[in-house]
Amino acid sequence: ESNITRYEKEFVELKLLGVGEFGLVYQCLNRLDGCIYAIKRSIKPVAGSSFEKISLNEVYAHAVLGKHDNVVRYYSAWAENNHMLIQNEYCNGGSLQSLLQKRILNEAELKILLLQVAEGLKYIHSHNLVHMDIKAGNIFISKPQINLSFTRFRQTQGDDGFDENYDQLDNYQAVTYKIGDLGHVTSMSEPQVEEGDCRYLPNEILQDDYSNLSKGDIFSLGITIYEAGGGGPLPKNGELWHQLRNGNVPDLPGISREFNDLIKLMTHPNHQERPSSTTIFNHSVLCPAVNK
Ligand SMILES: Cn1cc(CCO)c2c3c(c(-c4ccccc4Cl)cc21)C(=O)NC3=O
Repeated sequence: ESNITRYEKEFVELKLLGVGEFGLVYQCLNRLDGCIYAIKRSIKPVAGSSFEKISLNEVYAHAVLGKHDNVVRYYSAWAENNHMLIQNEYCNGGSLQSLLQKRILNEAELKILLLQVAEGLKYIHSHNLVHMDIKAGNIFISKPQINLSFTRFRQTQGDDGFDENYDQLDNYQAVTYKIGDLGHVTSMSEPQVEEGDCRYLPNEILQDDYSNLSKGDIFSLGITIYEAGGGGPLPKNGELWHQLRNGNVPDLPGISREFNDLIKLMTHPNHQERPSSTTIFNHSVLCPAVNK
């Protein structure tokens, strides 16, 4: 029997999406359902290694966190030829990290990003789980596929080549942010912490204080919003790293006083002062109607 793998049998590899420390991610077409998926293919971890724990964590977490619009969807995982594969939803808009290499977000876009990722965190935390590696590189973007009929499209081309139709489309195109990479997900109550990216982690977690891990996700989200609003590049250590963790997060220029205050609240040195993934929506800057 030919030793063709399930990967080769069921998928056509379209392009390499990225290389992580734990494997290669490909954009793949499923021959049967004709849909596009993101598949991470990594060397099968050594039994009992911490890498194995991360790999199993990821699959367990996806299995529990079935379906939420702001969490990357999981389809399948399998092992073959000394490789481990996980088949996830493909997000066609790149990662937030790749977007930030082109431009930063304005206040209106930051609010949408914050609300959507907070919704995803609320879902994860409601299952007594914590993500532990919230960062721009793990937030993926999905844009609706809009296939304009070319004729209509051409008719709207103005004589200066500007196309109000396309531009308008771009402005109103709904963007969905999705939390991905569940490799560091662990239980809130019996945490087995595999530390995430230290640029985004709060001090208490680096000091092995796991008493309030969900507030650790809130801190990482706060740092991610700060970065998306122009606060980057984020330090890995040193003076600025500590400044961001002792309550001295600098104000973002061009961002309102109250939104800057919300970022300071989310990155508060004392985790009890940070809003939870459920109370964050009550903050006046996110529901302006409330304070009218
Ligand atoms: C590097 N990279 C680029 C992308 C596409 C963004 O437009 C991507 C995805 C994923 C992942 C991913 C992350 C962690 C674990 C498994 C996967 Cl498939 C990585 C991705 C994933 O789960 N879904 C993706 O779209």
